[in-house]
Amino acid sequence: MQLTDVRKTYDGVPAVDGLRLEVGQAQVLALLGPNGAGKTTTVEMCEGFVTPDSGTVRVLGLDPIAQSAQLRPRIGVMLQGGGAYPGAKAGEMLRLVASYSADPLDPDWLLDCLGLEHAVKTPYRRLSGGQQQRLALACAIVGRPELVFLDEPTAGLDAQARLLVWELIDALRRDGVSVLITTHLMDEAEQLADELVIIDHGKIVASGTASELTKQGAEGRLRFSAPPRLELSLLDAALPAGYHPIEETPGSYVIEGVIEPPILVTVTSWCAEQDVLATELQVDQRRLEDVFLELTGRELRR
Ligand SMILES: Nc1ncnc2c1ncn2[C@@H]1O[C@H](COP(=O)(O)OP(=O)(O)OP(=O)(O)O)[C@@H](O)[C@H]1O
Repeated sequence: MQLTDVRKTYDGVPAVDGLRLEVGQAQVLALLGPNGAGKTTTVEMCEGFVTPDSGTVRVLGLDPIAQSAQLRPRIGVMLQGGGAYPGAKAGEMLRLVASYSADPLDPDWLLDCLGLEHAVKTPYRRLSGGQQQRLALACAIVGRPELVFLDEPTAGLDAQARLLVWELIDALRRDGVSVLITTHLMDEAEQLADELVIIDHGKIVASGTASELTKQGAEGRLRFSAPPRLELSLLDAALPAGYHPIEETPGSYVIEGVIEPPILVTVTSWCAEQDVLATELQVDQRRLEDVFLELTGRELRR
């Protein structure tokens, strides 16, 4: 799936502003951004529900609007609100959606997988919010899509249901399915996604794996405790340029910079050479949430 220089403006205000995005096969890409950043508009253009003002969108090589009839059976879309049948029972709804597909997954198996086996005969409008959410996910994947769009798939789910959904998304990837998810949950993005894209005001502000993002411009820190007043010049010389150990308080040592595995090896080898036992060795890394807030600001979006 590929978006090239895609723009969409509502009432003169850009919702999506020159976005370039690519999701490879069996890849999970998470789109993150504050409220109003343009995530849903992006997903809706990929699904063929919204026409871009300019740029190109290709999903499985097809134009989602001009070639929607060919594309629809090959993609999965998680719709919120249950569609047009609020009185239909959960099992009936899923079987109906499955009947549109040439080679669907077994609906009963899928209901079991998503913990909905006791809700098979419950009318849609009587399902809890979390059950409706899981049924929407089941409807999105029952037709064995090659690519699935999940807009906040775990919003409002309890911890158990969230884990179930995460496991299912992981299983989809293992089966070669590509997944584009939007989420507000940093741990969800970190846990699931091969690539994270943070957007704000319709533009990409950062992208990469979770560990690449947390390293960007990071002021990481390595701390360890050891006997006070150690001679640090040999350690300083052994570390790469830009890393300087200091004794912050007696017996408490700190090295600032991006802390990667070779830095740890250098420190522990030096300790061994000095016959010093470092205790309380700790690496402080920025969390994804810190990176997100740094890039998109802390003020509330309205
Ligand atoms: N149909 C529409 N008509 C007018 N403005 C719209 C429409 N859809 C979206 N917008 C505007 O476009 C911008 C991007 O909205 P979008 O829903 O894509 O953001 P989002 O990142 O999904 O936000 P959220 O996290 O709140 O779901 C917002 O300013 C929104 O008000």
